[in-house]
Amino acid sequence: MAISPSSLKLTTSGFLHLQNPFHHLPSTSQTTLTFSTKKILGPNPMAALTLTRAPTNIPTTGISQTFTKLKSQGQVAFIPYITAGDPDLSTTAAALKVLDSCGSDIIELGLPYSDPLLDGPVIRDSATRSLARGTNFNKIISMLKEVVPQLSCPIVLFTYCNPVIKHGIEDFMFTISQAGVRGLVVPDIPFENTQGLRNEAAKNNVELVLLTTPTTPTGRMKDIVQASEGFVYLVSSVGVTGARARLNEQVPSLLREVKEATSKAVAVGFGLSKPEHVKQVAEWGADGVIVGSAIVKVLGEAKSPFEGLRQLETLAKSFKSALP
Ligand SMILES: O=P(O)(O)OC[C@@H](O)[C@@H](O)c1c[nH]c2ccccc12
Repeated sequence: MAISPSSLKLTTSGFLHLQNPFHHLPSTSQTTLTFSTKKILGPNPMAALTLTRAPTNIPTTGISQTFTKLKSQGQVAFIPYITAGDPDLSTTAAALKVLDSCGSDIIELGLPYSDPLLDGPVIRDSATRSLARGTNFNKIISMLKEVVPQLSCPIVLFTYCNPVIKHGIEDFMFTISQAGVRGLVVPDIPFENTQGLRNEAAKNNVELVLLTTPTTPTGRMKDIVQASEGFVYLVSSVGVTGARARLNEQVPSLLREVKEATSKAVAVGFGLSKPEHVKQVAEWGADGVIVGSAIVKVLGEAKSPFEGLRQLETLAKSFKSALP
């Protein structure tokens, strides 16, 4: 996300602290899984889940490879976002398998963060629940090492920049790569500060996805799409993440402008919350659609993890079936 360096100031802890780059913008709130519903055995309802998709144990393809394959088939990528550890990490592991079995083409997995400036209330609350359960980077990495070999779609990890700085860019990038992560999104790092990340990402076969927004100046947008790996993340609307009732009417022209600047895949996110939204954005020419808050809500706010997974399956299928 193109954020001016002036909005950055070093905190006493020496980490980058970012004033909300959107403060000047109107904030807007904003597989085939067979559940054996007959009987849920024991304390872990996940044990009752039977996935009809056999573990693939094949290395997932990369992010840009995934788009190349989809493009050759005339398909648009369905990219759900979920927060790791919400409502808990074993449910996240099951959710990744559900999303994969429902035909997700790429999954964005968010690292919960205490100060998610760019997120609306749904993802903000999701991160709070996850952190309250004791979710941390090492537990997420252990979960991914178990689950990724069972998935056929690649994982893009999503984090704010402080956790990357805290771990050290080299260590962070090596660790996520070893866990099978194929892409990374760090939305609050200014484009000027991405070179170090991009170098380490390239060394570790991770594709660093950069974001452009409706307010990014054309020249800067061109630099961003030039440098972005995997795909270009076109943020569809101003403000923070969160389901919108209506799509931003600027999206068709924003898409045209970005696609004139690059032949790379362009995926659109922010506010997409209904199947008709993703259908419309695909018809406007997006190569991928990203849905976060609407999915995070059903998974994290359900009355039980089992119920959350059931609703997740239904919702994911409705988005996937709306796409070509
Ligand atoms: O939640 P939404 O409105 O569907 O938007 C996708 C978004 O969740 C995901 O890509 C994301 C989560 N947190 C972010 C912060 C900045 C940019 C993007 C994101």
